Amino acid sequence: MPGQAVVFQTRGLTKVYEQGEVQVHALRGIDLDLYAGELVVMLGASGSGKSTLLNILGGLDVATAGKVCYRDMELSSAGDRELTRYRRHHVGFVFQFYNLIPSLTARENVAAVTEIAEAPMAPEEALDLVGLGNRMDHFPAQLSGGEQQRVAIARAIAKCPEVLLCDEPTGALDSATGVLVLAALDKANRETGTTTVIITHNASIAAMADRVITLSDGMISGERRNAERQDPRTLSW
Ligand SMILES: Nc1ncnc2c1ncn2[C@@H]1O[C@H](COP(=O)(O)OP(=O)(O)OP(=O)(O)O)[C@@H](O)[C@H]1O
Repeated sequence: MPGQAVVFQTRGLTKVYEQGEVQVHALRGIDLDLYAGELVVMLGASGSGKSTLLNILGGLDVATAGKVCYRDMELSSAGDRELTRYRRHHVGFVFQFYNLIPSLTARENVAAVTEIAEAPMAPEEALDLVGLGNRMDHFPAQLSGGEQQRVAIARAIAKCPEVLLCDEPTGALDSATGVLVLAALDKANRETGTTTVIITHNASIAAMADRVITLSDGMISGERRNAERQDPRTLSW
């Protein structure tokens, strides 16, 4: 959003995976600015480079060339220890598969993260925010896929990260369940102001975003701003 602080800036971001003799050009020069508090949906076909870009923004992977900054920290020249600190204190991740610990309740799964965070919200508050106030003492096996994903969202937002990076958060869910997960992300973004990126190949999700960025073959092929954000509960696919 013009006028808002730039949270991420990439310039000429390039990623080449070497597989023996074969080179895979996953990102081919990405120039991107992401602004504080916005909700961005990143669209693209399978293999277009979405996960690679998200992983570099989140400090899980490093670029081959080009520059990526998180505020005034240059991630592209940071060492492993700095990247670990960055991930721990500034980034929440949500993946397609929920990665909950089966032997811990919803509350305990969230608490496992808040116990090592600097200024977390209470696990109960995070679970309330995603609509699971009445499921806190359930184990993952006692929750539906959509509910488990909402626990994963609560776990990611409970440490009050400045950015929330979501890789196909509804990829394993049907449409009716998926929209509840998207509604939880929408609410978390509005209420905590966390800059949120959702990557998906599902174009129906784009309507809930402030801004939609399309990747094709490792490049940005489109960018648009929605006049208004559509309530995710009205979406279907
Ligand atoms: N670790 C890796 N080693 C080699 N090639 C990789 C690796 N990770 C990704 N790639 C390749 O890089 C390209 C981009 O992959 P990426 O996972 O970023 O795409 P994507 O848009 O997220 O796809 P999907 O929607 O299928 O997850 C693909 O050609 C992929 O095969």
